[in-house]
Amino acid sequence: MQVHGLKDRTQDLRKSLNDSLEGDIRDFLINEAELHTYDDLTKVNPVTPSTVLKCLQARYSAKVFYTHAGCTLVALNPFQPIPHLYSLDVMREYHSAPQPQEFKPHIFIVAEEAYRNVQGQVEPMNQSLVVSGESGAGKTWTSRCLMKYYATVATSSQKCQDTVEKIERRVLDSNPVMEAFGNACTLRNSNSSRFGKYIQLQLNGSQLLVGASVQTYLLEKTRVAFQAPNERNFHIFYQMMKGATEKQRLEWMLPLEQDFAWLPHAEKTLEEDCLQETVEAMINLGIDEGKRTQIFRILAGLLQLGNVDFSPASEEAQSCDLDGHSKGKTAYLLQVPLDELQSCLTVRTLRAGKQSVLKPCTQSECGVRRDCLAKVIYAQLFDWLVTFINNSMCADNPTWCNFIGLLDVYGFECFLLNNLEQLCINYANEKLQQHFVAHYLKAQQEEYVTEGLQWSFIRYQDNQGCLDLIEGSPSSIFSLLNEECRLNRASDAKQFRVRLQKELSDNASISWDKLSKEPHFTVAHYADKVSYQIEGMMEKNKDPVPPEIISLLQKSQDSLLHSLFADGDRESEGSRGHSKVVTVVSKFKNSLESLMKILHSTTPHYTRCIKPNPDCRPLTFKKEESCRFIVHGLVSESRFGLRSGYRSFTELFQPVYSVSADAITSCQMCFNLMSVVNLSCVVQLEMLEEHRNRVRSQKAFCIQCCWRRYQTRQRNRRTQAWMDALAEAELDDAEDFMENEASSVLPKLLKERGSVQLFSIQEPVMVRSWPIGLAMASAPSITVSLTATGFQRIMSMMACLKIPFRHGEYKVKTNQFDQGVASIRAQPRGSIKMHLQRSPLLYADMHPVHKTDVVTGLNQILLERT
Ligand SMILES: Nc1ncnc2c1ncn2[C@@H]1O[C@H](COP(=O)(O)OP(=O)(O)OP(=O)(O)O)[C@@H](O)[C@H]1O
Repeated sequence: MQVHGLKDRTQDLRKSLNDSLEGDIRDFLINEAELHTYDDLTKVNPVTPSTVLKCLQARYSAKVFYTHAGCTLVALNPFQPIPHLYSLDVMREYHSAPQPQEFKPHIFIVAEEAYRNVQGQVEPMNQSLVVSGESGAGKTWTSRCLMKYYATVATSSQKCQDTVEKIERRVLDSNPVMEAFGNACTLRNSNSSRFGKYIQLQLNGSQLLVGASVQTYLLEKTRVAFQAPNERNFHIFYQMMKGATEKQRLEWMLPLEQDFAWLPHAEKTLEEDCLQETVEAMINLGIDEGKRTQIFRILAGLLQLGNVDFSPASEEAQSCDLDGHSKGKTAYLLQVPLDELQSCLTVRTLRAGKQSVLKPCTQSECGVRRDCLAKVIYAQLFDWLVTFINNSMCADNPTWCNFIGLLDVYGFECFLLNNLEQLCINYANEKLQQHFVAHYLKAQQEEYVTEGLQWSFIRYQDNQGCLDLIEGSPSSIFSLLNEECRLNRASDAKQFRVRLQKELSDNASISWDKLSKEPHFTVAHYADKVSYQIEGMMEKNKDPVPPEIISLLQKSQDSLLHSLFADGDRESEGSRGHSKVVTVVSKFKNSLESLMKILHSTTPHYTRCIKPNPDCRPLTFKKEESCRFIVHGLVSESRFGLRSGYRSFTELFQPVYSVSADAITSCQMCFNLMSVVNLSCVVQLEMLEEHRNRVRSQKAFCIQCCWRRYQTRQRNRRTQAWMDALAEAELDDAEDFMENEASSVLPKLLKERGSVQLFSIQEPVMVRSWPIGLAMASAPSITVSLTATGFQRIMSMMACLKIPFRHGEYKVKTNQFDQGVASIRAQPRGSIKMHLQRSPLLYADMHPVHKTDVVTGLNQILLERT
């Protein structure tokens, strides 16, 4: 019992010591209880992915959704409306504050800062607010908030109220219309924007909102004809199905009971399925009833087109038949001749010089042509709407002089299967990343110049290699894709992979998984590696439109549909000369280059939206899954944003560099610190931190050694005291025994401290210079049973021998017949298992302890009775 008690106490003590040590260290590094109070991630010490995540999580739990990360604002999506967070009062508060940046982090700080920059007329006066993040992170929500902010604060309270309000209304009304036509329910977000957009809010000389324009990028038009499992088509189709009046249903030929192949999950009701809101916004934007009727009729025509199926012809030379009633309804709604619709979908015209030959398409080719017809109509209609909205919102050129641009682009994407769409999206993100890095380095260097600091150019992680790989010349992924397109031959994924390998393997950003059977290539993006499948990529890049489709649409009696294709600016397959091929990647690259030009000419402000859980659950933060890409980005962005005054700089670094603080200014101390690290005035934070980490690590190791030495000493002392007590008790017991009962019957024990005479009736034994415990332990069992037995006997003996007891270090053999101790041997210590435990100190590794008081001999014999 005594032994167990001691063991328990020792364990408890060790546990509580470890706990408090870990706690102290954690508190020393970052005070977790205080984490949610850090409103800037640059204040978290150290700035690592894990501390950044912890801080964001702590803030999220405290329902604080915005945090600065140096020059970037981080917005965590609450996935539920937060009362009063975006109210008019809050907007006014931020707008009228002398120093809004001293308020709690909020998207309105970013908005106000950009607005004041325009007011301050500091070059560059035009501003860009870049909102990024993965799907469902809250980019569109954030953009809407920003638009509402400007529509509220950038208004005149006096004259011209009518016109100004009209513009603001239109700017805000552009959202529901664009979202109805460009957003859809996906697995990741029930209101996912399937296009990128840059909105310019135009301000006049008095910084009043007088107009706006919007530029869109890469609409996912394939969604019209193909919806991935559990995803839906664009919202507008469901709005029509659910919100049409009886009259409209007749007009659009949409009976309630009809099912549509391109309208999956129509039973699902979303708040976005509101036709009334879209129609009202269209009215406000000036889309009159006639145009609206045309638009909805065309969309209804597309739904009917989705129900058109093909049955193979009985003879090979014949074209496929179009099944069912839908073909007639499609032709009626699109106002095109039925026979021409039929032949355009089923027969291909092959041209050879001036000759042309008609060739029936296979059943699957017919399906591809049908889908192509739908995609080209929808994409053109979307572009028409964007142009209409622009015309409706635009200010007269002379009245606006500055703009604030809002960029809402798709975030970095990495799925199980990635193709051309992901390549373009990730390419756009690379471009933005490059812009971000270049902008902040430039800003920093300008600051050094103004401060009169000497500096040399800093090496930084640059993604130029990756951009060269994607868009560079003469050889890049884009150039090879385009070349494949120009060759106008059937594309083979395996051949293309070989070609990529031959041309681009010098670039370190591309690699190939040798085990993968599918032709693919892997690009090391700044955020992560992404593997792209090649199959289908070339075809997507060509995005061919059969000329028969264009000529069919040019014959439409619907004036809107006709106008969409009348001027022939949509190039069809046949009209393309071999030298003039406008591929998807070329178009995307050009539009992105124009965007980058605009961004470069403005002052950018970055907002990173974070999706805290993949299931869009309210107020749920899943550290492991959320923000995989973004957190790494944030860490570097936070580092870019680190600005430190002399005082805080010295506070941060002086303790670890042991620079004397005696009677010198903070500024002087900064220079001293620099000289310790042997760095010039302009240093990379990383180098300083690296050095600081090294010093900290050494110091942490030192503390650890001292602590462990102290712990060992304490433990030894306690064990020693316990052993002494045991030995003492043993001697006292023996003394009592001698004095009272045992003298007549049992062996006699004559004892003086330090030497013992042990007698038994049969066989007197004298053991000189042995402590009594040892004598007792090694005596025949009958004697020993009076004082101690078994394990306790061994313990007593060890205590008397003054051998420190440690479990497993000694092997004790007892004599088989008389139960006395036969030998004590130190266990062989030839092979030592070292348990390396991760230190709670971030900077130290646990080293095996150097024990000075342990038995070191190999199989050392401490006692042997023969
Ligand atoms: N600040 C916020 N407060 C409350 N809810 C929000 C907020 N931000 C986003 N949400 C919710 O999250 C949903 C997804 O946001 P949003 O559509 O803006 O994401 P996104 O980043 O634009 O996604 P995608 O790239 O797919 O378009 C919104 O529909 C809204 O319900």
